[in-house]
Amino acid sequence: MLVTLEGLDGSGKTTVWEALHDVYPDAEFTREPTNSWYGDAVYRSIGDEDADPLAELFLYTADHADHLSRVIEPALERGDLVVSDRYAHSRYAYQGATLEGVIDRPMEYVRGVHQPFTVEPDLTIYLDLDPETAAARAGATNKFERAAYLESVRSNYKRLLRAEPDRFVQVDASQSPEAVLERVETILAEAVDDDVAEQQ
Ligand SMILES: Nc1ncnc2c1ncn2[C@@H]1O[C@H](COP(=O)(O)OP(=O)(O)O)[C@@H](O)[C@H]1O
Ligand SMILES: Cc1cn([C@H]2C[C@H](O)[C@@H](COP(=O)(O)OP(=O)(O)O)O2)c(=O)[nH]c1=O
Repeated sequence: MLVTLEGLDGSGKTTVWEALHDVYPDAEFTREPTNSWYGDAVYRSIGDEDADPLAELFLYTADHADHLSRVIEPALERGDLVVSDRYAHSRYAYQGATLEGVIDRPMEYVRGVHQPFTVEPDLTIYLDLDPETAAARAGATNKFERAAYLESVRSNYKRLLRAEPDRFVQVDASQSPEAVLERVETILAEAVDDDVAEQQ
């Protein structure tokens, strides 16, 4: 079963992801950008103020393709629970925003690029937070962490949420870390139970 955590920079994804290691010690915990050389290339691009947004989309997407074949698909074939800190929806929301004005209907375009090869998550937990708080928590260290930009990324996430209400679940990330984790644990436990029931 594939579960992904999504949200703005600073929304608390990594905090939740780390806490879940103790709850699901046998799960495969992974993330995008990955720690492969494709991921290194992505981080190099993030640090480049002048990076071309379309070139950047394809760097992220190359990292995703490698992530799928090297980590995600083998783990799913073993029957593992996979928890990924960011996944394809980050591309739909973020590159959907960076490509605004560069190509028509950017979010649909980015989804279309992924559609033939990606593995859809069974559950996506979206940590919703206002951009000002998110940018303040994140420390605004890279070009994607500016509040105005994050506003359009957030509205893209909300569009995705409306389009996939069954598997895209929103959590209020302005709550305390303990309350956020409790909510995520409840949602995840229900999904895992449903998945086990479906297998039987
Ligand atoms: N619910 C929360 N309330 C307040 N601060 C939080 C909360 N969750 C995480 N933080 C803090 O905010 C910062 C960003 O959290 P992090 O988990 O790294 O976010 P992300 O992975 O989404 O960028 C960290 O300093 C973290 O300790
Ligand atoms: C995976 C992914 C990340 N990003 C951006 C979000 C972040 O600003 C940056 C690095 O991601 P990440 O290291 O997950 O940042 P954070 O922990 O602060 O959320 O890359 C995209 O724009 N598209 C993507 O597909």
